Amino acid sequence: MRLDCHVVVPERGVDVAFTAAPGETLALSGANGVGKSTVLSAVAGWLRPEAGHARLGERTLFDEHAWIPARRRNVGYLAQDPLLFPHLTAEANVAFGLRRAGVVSRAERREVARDWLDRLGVGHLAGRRPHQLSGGQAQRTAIARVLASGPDLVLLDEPLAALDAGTAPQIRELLAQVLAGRTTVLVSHQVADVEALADAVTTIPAPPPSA
Ligand SMILES: Nc1ncnc2c1ncn2[C@@H]1O[C@H](COP(=O)(O)OP(=O)(O)OP(=O)(O)O)[C@@H](O)[C@H]1O
Repeated sequence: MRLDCHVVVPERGVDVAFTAAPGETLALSGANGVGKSTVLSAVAGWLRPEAGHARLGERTLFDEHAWIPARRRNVGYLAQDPLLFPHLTAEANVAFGLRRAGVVSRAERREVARDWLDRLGVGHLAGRRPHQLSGGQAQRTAIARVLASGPDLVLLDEPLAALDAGTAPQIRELLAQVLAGRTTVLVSHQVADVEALADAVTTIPAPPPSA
């Protein structure tokens, strides 16, 4: 689905517009503080901008009149520090969003969650709670959670930044596979991520220095 958005958050100095073509992975680049994370959280529905709009395919996620809450956007958002529910197992964390995505049967939710954990290479850890996972394993679980519900749009904020040099290339390769054909907006300072994952790059310019 095509994403067309304009996010205006004056108190953060953010006024950013861009479009992502259907199925494309668009990398948002720009210096620290220009508003990349702010844009993702607005499109995800975590932060309400003062003005602007976001349209995903035929749907309006927000504009000057409308505000669809995050849980009804069908947008998968991996925040910069994704939080897994500490009291739930990896499998239950991934299954959690599936009920809202309309998967009624509990058995089916478990199966889908297990399948995504397998795809991300952590199926054998499905019964562990987050504190029993390494950083890389938790990140794979968080990625599985984002993708399992079949989002119309995927938003990834520095998905590999917390991973060590040995783990990051593996997960980067996995992401390249699972993101193929899904409309995605990626924020990453890593050139390797952008080169491996992005079809296009939009650079957010730094705001002019204030007087
Ligand atoms: N929770 C917040 N409350 C108020 N201002 C914030 C908040 N988060 C970020 N900002 C400010 O909003 C502006 C945009 O920040 P944002 O995190 O979106 O930038 P970014 O491009 O993602 O930066 P980075 O590359 O460092 O992650 C910055 O000036 C920042 O200081």
